[in-house]
Amino acid sequence: MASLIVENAGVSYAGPSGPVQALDRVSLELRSGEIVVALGPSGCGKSTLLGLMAGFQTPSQGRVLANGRPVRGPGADRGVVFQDDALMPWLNAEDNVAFGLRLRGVSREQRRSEARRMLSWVGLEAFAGHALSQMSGGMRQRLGLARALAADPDFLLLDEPLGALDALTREKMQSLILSLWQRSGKGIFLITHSIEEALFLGTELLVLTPRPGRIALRQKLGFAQRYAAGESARSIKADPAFIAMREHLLDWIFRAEEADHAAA
Ligand SMILES: Nc1ncnc2c1ncn2[C@@H]1O[C@H](COP(=O)(O)OP(=O)(O)OP(=O)(O)O)[C@@H](O)[C@H]1O
Repeated sequence: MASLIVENAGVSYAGPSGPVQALDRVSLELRSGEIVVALGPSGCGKSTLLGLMAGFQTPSQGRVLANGRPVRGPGADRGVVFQDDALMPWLNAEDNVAFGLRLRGVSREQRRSEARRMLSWVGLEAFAGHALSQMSGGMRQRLGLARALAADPDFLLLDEPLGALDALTREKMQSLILSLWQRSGKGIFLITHSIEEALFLGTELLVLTPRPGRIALRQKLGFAQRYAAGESARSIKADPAFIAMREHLLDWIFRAEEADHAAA
């Protein structure tokens, strides 16, 4: 089973009036088949944490291990998808999905068949030859997911992938992420600002607080598993247990923010 482990990680940046501690003693474990969701207010260090896991940056304290080895940079074992889809506008949908495989020297035929397979996973098989300019924001995010999956990483690291989408598309994309998780068995780390999204998608929830970014709440969840077992998204989100947890979490975050403002 693949593992991505953050051990007591700290990150500080040089700020205009001295160092800014963006993360402080953050630890987490992500394994195949898990979805760890990081929730927290703007500036609490979520993207910094994802950057550590992706290998875009190194911790000032602590360490990050991918399958037991220290992470020293980005790697094919970790696929990243951002809110901004970062696709290549001069390539069509299929070529965007196949791009990483091309860099790795995979044969043309294999690239094509793998890209088609991933396009079908995200429901875009009919759009293989389409230009990106013909695709909506939701379709482009689906392409980003297909591209990340095509490289067959152990982990998907998703930085607010649904943040720029309208509410209805966002709901559909949440279900798609769970379908991809169920199908692929990958370990997924997902950042979101949405409490409802965090509860629905996570098998484990981490709530971060700012200044410095720390994990203030850590909770195992079971709603994604219920979706995987066949229950509908609407029924799960309307379940009194889901609503009670959402309200409890909202209340908890408001209190934490009030305490933070009072201390500032
Ligand atoms: N390159 C940098 N140089 C200096 N400070 C930085 C840098 N990157 C981030 N920071 C600071 O570190 C803190 C954490 O930033 P980060 O982007 O990780 O938070 P976030 O929770 O992802 O925010 P958001 O939800 O707004 O994307 C913030 O106070 C931010 O201003």
